[in-house]
Amino acid sequence: MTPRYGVRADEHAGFERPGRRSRPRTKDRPNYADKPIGLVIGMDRGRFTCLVEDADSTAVVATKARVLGRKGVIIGDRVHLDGDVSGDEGTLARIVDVQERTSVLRRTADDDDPYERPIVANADQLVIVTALADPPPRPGMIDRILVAGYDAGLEPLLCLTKADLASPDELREAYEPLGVRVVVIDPEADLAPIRELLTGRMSVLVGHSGVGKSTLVNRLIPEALRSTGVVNAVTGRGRHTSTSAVALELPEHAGWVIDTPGVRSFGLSHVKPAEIIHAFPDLAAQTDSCPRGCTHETGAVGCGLDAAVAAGEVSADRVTSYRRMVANRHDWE
Ligand SMILES: Nc1nc2c(ncn2[C@@H]2O[C@H](COP(=O)(O)OP(=O)(O)OP(=O)(O)O)[C@@H](O)[C@H]2O)c(=O)[nH]1
Ligand SMILES: [Zn+2]
Repeated sequence: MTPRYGVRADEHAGFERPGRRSRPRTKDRPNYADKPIGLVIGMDRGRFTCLVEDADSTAVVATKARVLGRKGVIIGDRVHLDGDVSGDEGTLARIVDVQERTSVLRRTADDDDPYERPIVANADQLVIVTALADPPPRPGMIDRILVAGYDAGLEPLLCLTKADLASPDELREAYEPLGVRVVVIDPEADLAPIRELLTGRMSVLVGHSGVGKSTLVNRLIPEALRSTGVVNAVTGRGRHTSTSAVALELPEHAGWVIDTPGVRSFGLSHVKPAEIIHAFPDLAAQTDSCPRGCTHETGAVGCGLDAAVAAGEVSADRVTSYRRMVANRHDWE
């Protein structure tokens, strides 16, 4: 075939840009299994910082290869890298494939936003950082993040900061019945309990701006340990103005924390109300007798949850908490 624009054809020579006709069929797709794997720990304007899973954990900067098409790459992704993976200054590798994700934390900008925005891949724990004062806690926001976490299959951990300013009791009483683990932090707090809860896990930290998330991350990960090369470049100042998250390794390879920029809203239009019940297995088990299409909300006629409470099968508190979460879904800011 004669290219219509010879110049353009030349321009793309050497690029991985198979034309429509030459695009390999699925079964002929190149196999990237032998390419080095990297963990995506930072991203900035189309450049991804990846830690190669080799003995030195080389930090490599990479771009998305054409073969990826519109496939997105997010923090926490494990990707196959091609090209220059030396990590030497000025070099650029290419991300040629994204491994299947074990989890995806998404949010929508608000509840009317039809676009899901995946923010973090492969995490297994969601740490909701909430100040007990200054700024005051917003249970609606906590509930919202909990739903997003349950939806993504992440285990929630409520981290209450600034305990020197206000008591954690009320929030503890509200969330522990939901099965949410709670950890309390103040400036003098011993961090051993939270370190233990973070060990061996990939934890996403979310919370409103000003709750003390950076303070906590800096205490957990002393400067010396994250002042290396590219990693530092992505964790440096100005991070809060970025829209992207960043993954940081805990000392002694104890696990990863993914710091996300202060979230103002946590839209949940991608979460179907009927699915929220599945985040509460003990309650879901009591809904078999519900009428078809039961919303399980307060006042739902014939709802099995009311029967279960009456029969002492589940605690009224827990049902109330669940219903609050569903009811608030529409007016969470
Ligand atoms: N009293 C008290 N103040 C704290 C505590 N932790 C953090 N702060 C203060 O709260 C303010 C906000 O803390 P940051 O760590 O910057 O909060 P952040 O959540 O990272 O906020 P963004 O960077 O905007 O996302 C700072 O002035 C901290 O010194 C705490 O446990 N107690
Ligand atoms: Zn029901």
